[in-house]
Amino acid sequence: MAETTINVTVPATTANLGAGFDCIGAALTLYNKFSFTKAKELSFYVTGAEAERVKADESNLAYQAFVKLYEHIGQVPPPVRIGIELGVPLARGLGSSATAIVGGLVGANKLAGSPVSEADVMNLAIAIEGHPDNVVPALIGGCRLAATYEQNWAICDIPWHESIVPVVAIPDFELSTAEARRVLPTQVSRADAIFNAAHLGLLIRALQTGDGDWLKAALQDRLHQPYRQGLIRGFDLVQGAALEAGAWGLVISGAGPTLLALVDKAQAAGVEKSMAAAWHSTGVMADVRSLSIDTQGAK
Ligand SMILES: Nc1ncnc2c1ncn2[C@@H]1O[C@H](COP(=O)(O)OP(=O)(O)OP(=O)(O)O)[C@@H](O)[C@H]1O
Ligand SMILES: N[C@@H](CCO)C(=O)O
Repeated sequence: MAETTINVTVPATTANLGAGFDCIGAALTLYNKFSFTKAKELSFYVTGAEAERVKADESNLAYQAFVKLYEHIGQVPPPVRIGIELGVPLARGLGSSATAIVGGLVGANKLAGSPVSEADVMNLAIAIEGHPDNVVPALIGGCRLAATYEQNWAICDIPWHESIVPVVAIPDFELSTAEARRVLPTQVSRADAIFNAAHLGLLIRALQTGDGDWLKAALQDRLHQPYRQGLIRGFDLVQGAALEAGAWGLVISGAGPTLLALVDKAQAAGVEKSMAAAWHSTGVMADVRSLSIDTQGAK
């Protein structure tokens, strides 16, 4: 009998975009690929940079998500051979864990004959990750805002103006999301809450219109970045370099340490160069790239 292999490609994501802590994220044109083939026993074949760091046993996050989908439909998960081709660097704030969760859920659903709706796959993904801002755009693409509504999620798309280029600077050191969440306060002042509400509203309009003055003001945050900057060696220098080279603003991508500059197309090449040079001057090698917004999500 012919082997059936399910292939799932999942985009990287950049969460928060400054003021949208834990609620907004955008899919980027950088991908992890997962394959699932029924087999006699569980096995893994992982390729790409840092492949040896991905767990190749039952604790693998893509496999755990795969199992969760089968538990959800009340079936025993079949043994599978899981192939993982890494294009998204691990623990850098580009949603690598979200790709694994979405890849495992979508792969399992397809292998089981698609019994679970996309909305329920999304709910499972959010429950596993704990917040929606990476898994939602990883699953359906685009820039997305997620808000709870009673027991459900209201998900809306945020139009992204074509003139805005996301430039990511990915350093050669890691920062786990768990560590970057540990430094956050559990309570914030009313002034900071108002600041972020206003800036998130402005950010959404600025992304939609491409208004540079609004973007400059909008890319500020008081809920997470002030506490996390100290965990990212060279933050001030790279931010200064990006702004000087003409970026509208710079934020921490997800939980970091990748830094994301939003830039007009005409300035992108110069901003890339300046960010790489600034990090290099502190002894950090950074992979700096201009990307685009992925509009398809997992496929
Ligand atoms: N392709 C993969 N397959 C299996 N597990 C993965 C894969 N990619 C990431 N992981 C798991 O996710 C962990 C990284 O998750 P973490 O939330 O710390 O970072 P991130 O998702 O890259 O960043 P952020 O959530 O800030 O965007 C890895 O250490 C690994 O356990
Ligand atoms: N919103 C999350 C994204 C990382 O998973 C955070 O900043 O901690």
